[in-house]
Amino acid sequence: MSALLRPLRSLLFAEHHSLTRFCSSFVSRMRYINRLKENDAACVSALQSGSILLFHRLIPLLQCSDPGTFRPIALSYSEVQSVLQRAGADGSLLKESVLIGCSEQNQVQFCLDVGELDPAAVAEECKGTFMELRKAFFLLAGAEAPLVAKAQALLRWHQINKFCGATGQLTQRNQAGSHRVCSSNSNVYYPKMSPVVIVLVSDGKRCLLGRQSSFPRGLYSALAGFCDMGETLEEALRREVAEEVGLEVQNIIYSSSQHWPFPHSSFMLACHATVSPAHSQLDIDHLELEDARWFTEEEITCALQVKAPPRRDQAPTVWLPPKHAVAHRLITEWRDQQRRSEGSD
Ligand SMILES: NC(=O)C1=CN([C@@H]2O[C@H](COP(=O)(O)OP(=O)(O)OC[C@H]3O[C@@H](n4cnc5c(N)ncnc54)[C@H](OP(=O)(O)O)[C@@H]3O)[C@@H](O)[C@H]2O)C=CC1
Ligand SMILES: [Mg+2]
Repeated sequence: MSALLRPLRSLLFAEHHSLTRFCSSFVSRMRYINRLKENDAACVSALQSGSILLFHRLIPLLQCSDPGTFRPIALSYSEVQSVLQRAGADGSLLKESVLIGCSEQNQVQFCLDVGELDPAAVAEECKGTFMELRKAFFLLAGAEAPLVAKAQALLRWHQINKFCGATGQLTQRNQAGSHRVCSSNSNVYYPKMSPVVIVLVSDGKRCLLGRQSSFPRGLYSALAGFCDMGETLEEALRREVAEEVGLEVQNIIYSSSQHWPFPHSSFMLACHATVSPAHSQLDIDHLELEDARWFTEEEITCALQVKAPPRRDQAPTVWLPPKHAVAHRLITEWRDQQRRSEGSD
């Protein structure tokens, strides 16, 4: 190894080791990931000891873990190298890996799209299956659904941001894949999510759910809508409820947020809000919603027990978004609050 390289390599090792040594707490993990975004050499080194999730044209490679449950296959750098070699590709594709994050077990996670390879050969080699995210998302175990969704969103972002919107010139990514820079005017592009407000409106005794004609039969969900440029969360929420059902909400209370990959990366900002019972008459915009209804706590409890969508030959029983969707969380938070307040009456 040339005399020049030795100091650099030992410096990188020391930095990687010191960061790894401290990568035991949440703060250290966050700082370590941030450093990998800033330091290409450290990111290359982390890739060689990290785990890599494979995708084929944005479709994740999964394997069955328990009946009806799937998990992503996490491959090592050398395992991906041998998959690429057996599939007739050279290992240089590995440098296209994108940094996802660092697990609580301090495993740095990457994703790689092998879209130019034969998916059947890769799936067989890895003893897995490529499964569309729309289907896989609800079959993935808890924490792995957001991980796979984030990985797909990052890979998609790179695929549709190869050119600068201002100059038309190629953009170049950093090693981590956390940004792209225009090769001519140095404009920097970062992966984006579209903010969406989602709200469960209550009149004290009932909650309001709606459905679009594009929803599966019988599915009702909380009202949602994309934030317009310059809007606050509250302004977007008030506007969307007024537009969709003609109500003016009060008492907006933030609940939680969620990255939602369908159809593309929405950043769901979930809230509860109220209307007075005296002003709960719905005026539905049927260009936006096929239907919207007030549901009692009993009706919600029944609907939460419906585990499978009604078949075509069955009546369109009301069913609700599954646990992976933040709408489900809003609905169960409201139901639990109703029970507490009934219990205290
Ligand atoms: N995770 C969850 O629990 C739930 C998630 N959702 C998600 O929330 C999102 C929004 O819900 P939806 O009711 O459809 O939204 P809206 O009520 O805003 O209606 C959709 C309309 O918003 C416009 N639009 C589409 N994309 C964007 C964008 N990126 N920025 C600004 N406006 C946009 C389009 O209008 P135009 O055609 O006029 O441009 C589109 O027709 C959807 O992606 C849906 O999947 C919804 C319910 C539950
Ligand atoms: Mg909407």
